[in-house]
Amino acid sequence: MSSYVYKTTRRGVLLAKTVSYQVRLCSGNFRHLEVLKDENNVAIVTMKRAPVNSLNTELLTEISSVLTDLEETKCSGMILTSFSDKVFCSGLDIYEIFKSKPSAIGTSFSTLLEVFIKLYGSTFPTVAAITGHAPAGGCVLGLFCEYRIMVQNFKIGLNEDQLGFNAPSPIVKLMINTIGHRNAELALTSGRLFTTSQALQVGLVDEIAKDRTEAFEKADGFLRRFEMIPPLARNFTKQSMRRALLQDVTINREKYTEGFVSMISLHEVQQSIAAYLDNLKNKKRNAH
Ligand SMILES: CCCCC/C=C\CCC/C=C/CC(=O)SCCNC(=O)CCNC(=O)[C@H](O)C(C)(C)COP(=O)(O)OP(=O)(O)OC[C@H]1O[C@@H](n2cnc3c(N)ncnc32)[C@H](O)[C@@H]1OP(=O)(O)O
Repeated sequence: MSSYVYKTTRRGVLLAKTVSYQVRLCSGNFRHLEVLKDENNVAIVTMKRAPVNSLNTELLTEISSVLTDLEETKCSGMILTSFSDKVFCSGLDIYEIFKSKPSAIGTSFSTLLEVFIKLYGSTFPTVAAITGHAPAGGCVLGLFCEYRIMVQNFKIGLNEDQLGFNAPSPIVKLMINTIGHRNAELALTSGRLFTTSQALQVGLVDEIAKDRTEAFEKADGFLRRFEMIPPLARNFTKQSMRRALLQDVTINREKYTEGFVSMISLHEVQQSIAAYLDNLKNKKRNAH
């Protein structure tokens, strides 16, 4: 099968149609991820759960497991991206939270929190190359990284309120930390999805790219900023900036999970999700 893969070199990232050069991570056999490492120990983690990379427990578990690998193998940086040129990640798998058992909803959310703890708290620098839309949990995944580069003409944001439920408080804090209180309040209360350029304006993303190749070049450029910075110092600073939120989620993981499950299980919320899904299907029908 011929698929695009990414070659990273000391001087930059090249898009290539070859697999001969990469070193695959051998510690995991992943169904929904491709993990490649270059000679500088930079990992490119590509989500490939077609069609839209919705985050089910299996994909989240794989991401969590890769993050453990990357820590253990002292990876020097990570680029998180998508196989798709249209969707980075469509958020939590709606079918895992719609009409599902509380235990399944809880497992999915708790695994998302595990990914948060490992990705937000990673010792290595992280960058999201957002090659398409990133609503809800997709935006959340980008926010867990240190830097976001987004391809133009897509949408990103926390649209949970449109689905009938609110974003849990740690994610509200993360959004405030990223775009400020005023912008976060306005965005969250209306479930706003920003275009790529609007997202740049408020600081939700850090750079715009015209296409995937440029997104990778810029991601590589971000990682190279740290070549001359002692990793230990960099990591101490990162951890000190992130400690409060990390501790909160680590200590209260169960409480947040229970809160999310109770909220999602409410009859009104399930009705809103059903209406949202109908709307999604109608949009698709009308587009054809
Ligand atoms: C600080 C610590 C924080 C810790 C974390 C705390 C809190 C985090 C809270 C996070 C909560 C998140 C909730 C969610 O993420 S719910 C999901 C919300 N997602 C969305 O609203 C996106 C919905 N999808 C879309 O808008 C579009 O599909 C699209 C992504 C823009 C792509 O559009 P398009 O390319 O046109 O594709 P289709 O619309 O035709 O979709 C194809 C196919 O995929 C199905 N699908 C789409 N999204 C999802 C999804 N999220 N889950 C499951 N399935 C999805 C869609 O139904 C189509 O299926 P069919 O082909 O069978 O019709």
